[in-house]
Amino acid sequence: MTRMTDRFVTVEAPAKVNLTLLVTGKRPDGYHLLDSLVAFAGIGDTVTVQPAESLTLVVDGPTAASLPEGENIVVKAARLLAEAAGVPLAAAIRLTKRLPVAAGIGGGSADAAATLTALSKLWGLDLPPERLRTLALSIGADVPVCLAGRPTRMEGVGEVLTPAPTLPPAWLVLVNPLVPLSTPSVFKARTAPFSSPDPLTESPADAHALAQALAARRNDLTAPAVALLPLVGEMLAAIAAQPDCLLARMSGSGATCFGLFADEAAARAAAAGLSAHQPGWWVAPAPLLG
Ligand SMILES: C[C@@](CO)(OP(=O)(O)O)[C@H](O)COP(=O)(O)OP(=O)(O)OC[C@H]1O[C@@H](n2ccc(N)nc2=O)[C@H](O)[C@@H]1O
Ligand SMILES: Nc1ncnc2c1ncn2[C@@H]1O[C@H](COP(=O)(O)OP(=O)(O)O)[C@@H](O)[C@H]1O
Repeated sequence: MTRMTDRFVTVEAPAKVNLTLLVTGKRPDGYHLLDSLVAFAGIGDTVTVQPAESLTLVVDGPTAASLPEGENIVVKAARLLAEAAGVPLAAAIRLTKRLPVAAGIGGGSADAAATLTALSKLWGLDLPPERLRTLALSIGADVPVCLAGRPTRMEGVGEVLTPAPTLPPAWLVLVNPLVPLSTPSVFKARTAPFSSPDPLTESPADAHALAQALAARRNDLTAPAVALLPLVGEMLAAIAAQPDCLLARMSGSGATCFGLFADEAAARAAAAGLSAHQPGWWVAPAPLLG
């Protein structure tokens, strides 16, 4: 969602959720080929930009303190966009972080995509969509799908995007143990044979049908993630044990896992149950964005 006033452009950066993630091969450079159904949840970070003489970034929000030192991906996105468009690198950016960092829900990628959208508006740019997608890919593999911002089949390492069938109304509960899990280590730890591509081809009629369709596919990174961080297995069991949970699964390379629920009441009850069980976990109920 984008809002614009005279001086501000605000763009939401929703959490990316890999509803399925099949590892289908490996490129000569070591990157793995994926076939993933990517959707978005109604919770995320927020990027606001306004005119300024130079580039500044202020970061606030509940998870801001867990960002590491070094260049924020939002600044990288701004710099690359200004270079590509041949405009001065000038804007005041505010990033409000709510998503855990390095958590498999693409917080950084969503922030980068939201920055590209917000600054394109602020600077009055009209880059062709293909140019913007290429720029997004040069920032990170998940940035193009976050730029798309709707349910998408993602192949290659993130560069091949096809709109996914419409998803039915459903709710997610995202759960993160607030322990980071390194993406390269998870890919390195996988030992299973490659999977065959297996996209979702039809729109599931309701949340139950969606759960069934997802259950027939997997997240191939779950086993290596559990081997590296057994807590992921405990989270999946705790989520699956919640009343009315239709499916429990890990997103991306973890450690965030999600439960799928038919409606808001079931999701909120499960979130309350999980928070009571483990007060130290980050637990967020949110609608699945169709
Ligand atoms: C696994 C996914 C699925 O959406 O999401 P996250 O768990 O990061 O959210 C992405 O493919 C994450 O892609 P990307 O954002 O590029 O991951 P990075 O952290 O930059 O990748 C770090 C390292 O992981 C390995 N890697 C990453 C992606 C990929 N398709 N194959 C790989 O082998 C490579 O060793 C790479 O150098
Ligand atoms: N704005 C940002 N939000 C999150 N991470 C960022 C940001 N800027 C830079 N990073 C770096 O990007 C890495 C990946 O973060 P993130 O996108 O949250 O994880 P994931 O790719 O597992 O979903 C982090 O470890 C952090 O070092």
